Amino acid sequence: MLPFNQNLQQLFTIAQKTRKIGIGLMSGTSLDGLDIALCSFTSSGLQPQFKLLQFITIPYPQSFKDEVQQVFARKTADLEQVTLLNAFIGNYHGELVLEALAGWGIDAASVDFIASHGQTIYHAPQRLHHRGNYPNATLQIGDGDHLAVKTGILTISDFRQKHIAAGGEGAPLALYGDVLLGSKSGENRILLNIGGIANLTYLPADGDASEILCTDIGPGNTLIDAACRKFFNMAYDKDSAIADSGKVNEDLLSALLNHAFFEEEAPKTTGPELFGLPYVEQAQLRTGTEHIKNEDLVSTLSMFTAVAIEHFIRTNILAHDLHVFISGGGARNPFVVNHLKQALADAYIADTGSLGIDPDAKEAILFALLGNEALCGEPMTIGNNPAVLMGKFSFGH
Ligand SMILES: Nc1ncnc2c1ncn2[C@@H]1O[C@H](COP(=O)(O)OP(=O)(O)OP(=O)(O)O)[C@@H](O)[C@H]1O
Ligand SMILES: CC(=O)N[C@H]1[C@@H]2OC[C@@H](O2)[C@@H](O)[C@@H]1O[C@H](C)C(=O)O
Repeated sequence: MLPFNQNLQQLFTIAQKTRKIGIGLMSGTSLDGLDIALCSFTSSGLQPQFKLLQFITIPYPQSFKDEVQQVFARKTADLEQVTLLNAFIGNYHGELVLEALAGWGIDAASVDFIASHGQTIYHAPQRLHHRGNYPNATLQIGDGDHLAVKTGILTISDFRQKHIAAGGEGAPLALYGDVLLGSKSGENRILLNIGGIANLTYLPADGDASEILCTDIGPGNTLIDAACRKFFNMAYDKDSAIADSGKVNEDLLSALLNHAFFEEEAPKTTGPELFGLPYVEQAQLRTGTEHIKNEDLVSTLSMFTAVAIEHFIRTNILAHDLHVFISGGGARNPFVVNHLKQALADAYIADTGSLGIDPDAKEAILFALLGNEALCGEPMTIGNNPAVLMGKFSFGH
C-alpha cells in the first residue's frame, strides 16, 4: 500500500466505533462563557442514542469579553484584532476543555472528538447585508486546528459554512438537533431557545417534514444585556429584577416591533448586527422616548423580546395544543417567560428540562450531535432545508 496520512486512519477508526465520546462547545452571542457538554453516542441519525455525561459553562473573564466586543457584530473592526482572536480563541477554548476534563477527572485520550461552534463575530445573510453580488455569509472564529493541537483531540469545527454553501443562511442549525432529540409523535411541539437571539423549531405531531419550521425570531437577551451593561454596569438582568421594577413604554415598544424583519417569511436569521443598541436609539429618537428611565427601558426591551416571540408563534404556527419547551439563559428570565405564559394561555409551557434536556446545555449538545453526525451520520432531508453533513476536521498531531 502507498503511504498515507495516519490521521485519516484515526478518523476512520473513530467513525467506526460503536460508542463515541464527544465534547460539544458553544460560545454564543451573549458572550457569557464557553458551554462544554461531554456526551456519549452509540448511534447516529434518526434514533440517536445519546447521553449527556457532564456539562459546565466556564464564564469568560471581563477582559476577554472586552477584547471580543471590539470586533463583535461591528461593521468596521481592527483586522489585526480579528486575526489574533481567531488563533487566540481556538487555543483558549482548548485550554478550557482541558480544564473541564481535569475537573471531571477524565483523560483527554478517552475523548474521541470535539465539535466546536467557535465565536460568531459577524452574521451577514443577504437579508441583512443587501449587497446583491454577495452570498449569505457568517463568520465564526476560534480556529479548530488550535483546539486540536492544544488538546490532542480530533476537532470538528466551522459547521455553518457548509449550510450556507448548500443554500441556507448558516443558521439556525438547531433544526437538526431538535428534530432528532425533540420530536414526539402525537404532540405539536415548539422548542424555543432564548439566547442572545431567540429562535424556535416547530415539530408537528404528525412528523410531516414539510411542516417542520426552524427559524430565528428576533432578539432574545441581546438588547436586555446591552442596556444592563450600559446603564447598570451589569452583565444581565438577573431574574428580571430591573425589568420588574420598570414600566413598559408602549410607544417605544411599537416602534421596536415595527421592522420589516418581523414580516419576512420564515425561515430567516438575524443577529446583534441588526438588533443592537443603535436600533433601540433610533426607535427612541422616532418616538421621543430618549429620556425614559433606565428601568423602563429594560422593561420595554424585555417586553420587546417577549412580544416578538408571542407574535411569531401566533401568526406562524396555527396548530392547537402546543407544547412549548424553552431553553437558553432567557428561560431564567421571569419577565419574559411570564408574558409568554399569559399571552399563550392555551399552550403548555415548560423548560426543556422536562424533556430531559438541560436548558443551558442544549446548544452545546447540538454541536456534539452535529459532530457525531459528521463522523458517521447521513445527510438528513427535512423539508427544503439543506441536507448536508457539516463541519471541518482538524487533527491533533
Ligand atoms: N437568572 C437569569 N435571569 C435573567 N436572565 C438570565 C439569567 N441567567 C441567564 N440569563 C440570560 O441568558 C443569557 C445567556 O444565555 P445563553 O447562554 O443561552 O446565550 P448564548 O448561548 O450566548 O446565546 P445564542 O446561542 O443565542 O447566541 C445571559 O446573557 C442573560 O441575558
Ligand atoms: C450566526 C449565529 O451564531 N447564530 C446563532 C445565534 O444564536 C441564536 C441564533 O442566533 C441562532 O441562529 C444561532 O445559534 C444556534 C445555536 C443555531 O444555529 O441554532
